[in-house]
Amino acid sequence: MSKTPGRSPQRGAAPPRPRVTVLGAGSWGTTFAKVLADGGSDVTLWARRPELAKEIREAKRNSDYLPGVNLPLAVTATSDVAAALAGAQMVFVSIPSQSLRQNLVEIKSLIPDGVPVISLMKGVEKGTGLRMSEVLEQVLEIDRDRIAVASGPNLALEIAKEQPTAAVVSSTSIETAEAVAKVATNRYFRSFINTDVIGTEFGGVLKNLIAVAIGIVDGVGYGENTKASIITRGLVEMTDFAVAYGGHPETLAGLAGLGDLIATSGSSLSRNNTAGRLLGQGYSFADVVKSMQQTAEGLASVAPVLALARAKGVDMPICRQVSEVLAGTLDPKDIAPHLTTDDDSGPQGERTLDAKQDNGRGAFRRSLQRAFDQLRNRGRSS
Ligand SMILES: NC(=O)C1=CN([C@@H]2O[C@H](COP(=O)(O)OP(=O)(O)OC[C@H]3O[C@@H](n4cnc5c(N)ncnc54)[C@H](O)[C@@H]3O)[C@@H](O)[C@H]2O)C=CC1
Ligand SMILES: O=C(CO)COP(=O)(O)O
Repeated sequence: MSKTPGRSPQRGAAPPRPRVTVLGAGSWGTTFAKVLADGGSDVTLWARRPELAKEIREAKRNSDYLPGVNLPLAVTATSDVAAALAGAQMVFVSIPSQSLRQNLVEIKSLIPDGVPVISLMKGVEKGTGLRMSEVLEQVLEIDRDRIAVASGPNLALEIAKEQPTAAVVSSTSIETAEAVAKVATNRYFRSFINTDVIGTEFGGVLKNLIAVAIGIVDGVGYGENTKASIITRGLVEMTDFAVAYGGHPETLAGLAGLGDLIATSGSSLSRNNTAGRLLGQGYSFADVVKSMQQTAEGLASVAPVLALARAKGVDMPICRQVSEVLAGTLDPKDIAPHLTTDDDSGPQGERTLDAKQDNGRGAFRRSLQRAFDQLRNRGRSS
């Protein structure tokens, strides 16, 4: 809204606009910058390439990643990371997971003291198996309560076109989650909150692997029954895995789990789904990687996820088959018969939660724990 010259400030004048920074001007970083600007913030995007920063700054466009989308005036961009971070009240990070650590090492000293740092990424680090919030905590050496993650059914191009959707912002500190959700909300994007960082983050990582599996099925030419079976059993794998690492099963039934699984598995906009489809059509992993213009996190996450699963004794037959297709040791058209198990021990019960770990009582106990954590966190701010 423009100010009327000469008038004194009126009572009830709008509060000052938060000044936030987004690191990474790919499809998600740029879209999230728009979400934040449309929610009332002044946003600076950091782009690696000066010519992209110039296009965003001057033409309010990012034609490589978001063709046809006009960015709000409140979004600007620079390729100078120090300038991008100066004065930021919140820092959102949206670069490919495997390059996060290197980037953080370079910018660690530039992040303003005490501000929240939010991961928008959906991958785990190869070699360490760390979630992105863990890499942030480890490299930046900041309090975990300053870190948040945002995840949900969030295909960038749909959101850039202002099609309504929702996400969940998660932090071990409910105050941080609330503060971030407040700026990451506008008329077409609604952020919910929770304190289950593990479940929220793993939901985003694991749905990518299932989306690759669905893409493979699409590429082979199988139909809806196969896809529904993989989505349903895939959600069980995702939940078993996340719970084994301390996540809450309810989170996996929410936006960051089932919600994102549905969006990513069903959309040709998904890069993971696209990569899977090419594999299903018979292209090699190397060819697929060469042809991808954007980041398909699932391809890099599959090995660390399977290593983490082995460490906790979690069986992930669908993810395992994805890795075999990537390695060229499984014919894509053989993915379906192995949906639940690859042994010959006879029919299995259809288990939709990990009975070994849950036994019906675990979920209840965890929701009590969560309510307690939230009360305790609220208590801290009062
Ligand atoms: N695109 C989407 O719909 C969504 C993506 N995400 C997540 O956001 C993260 C970023 O993905 P996108 O923006 O979609 O990827 P993208 O491929 O569209 O863009 C990646 C950006 O990172 C930059 N980049 C590449 N290598 C880099 C490096 N070594 N150092 C610094 N910057 C580098 C690229 O220049 C580009 O600007 C991923 O973890 C993805 O899973 C999450 C939700 C939605
Ligand atoms: O995370 C996403 C949607 O929520 C984007 O999925 P892709 O990375 O597969 O495009």
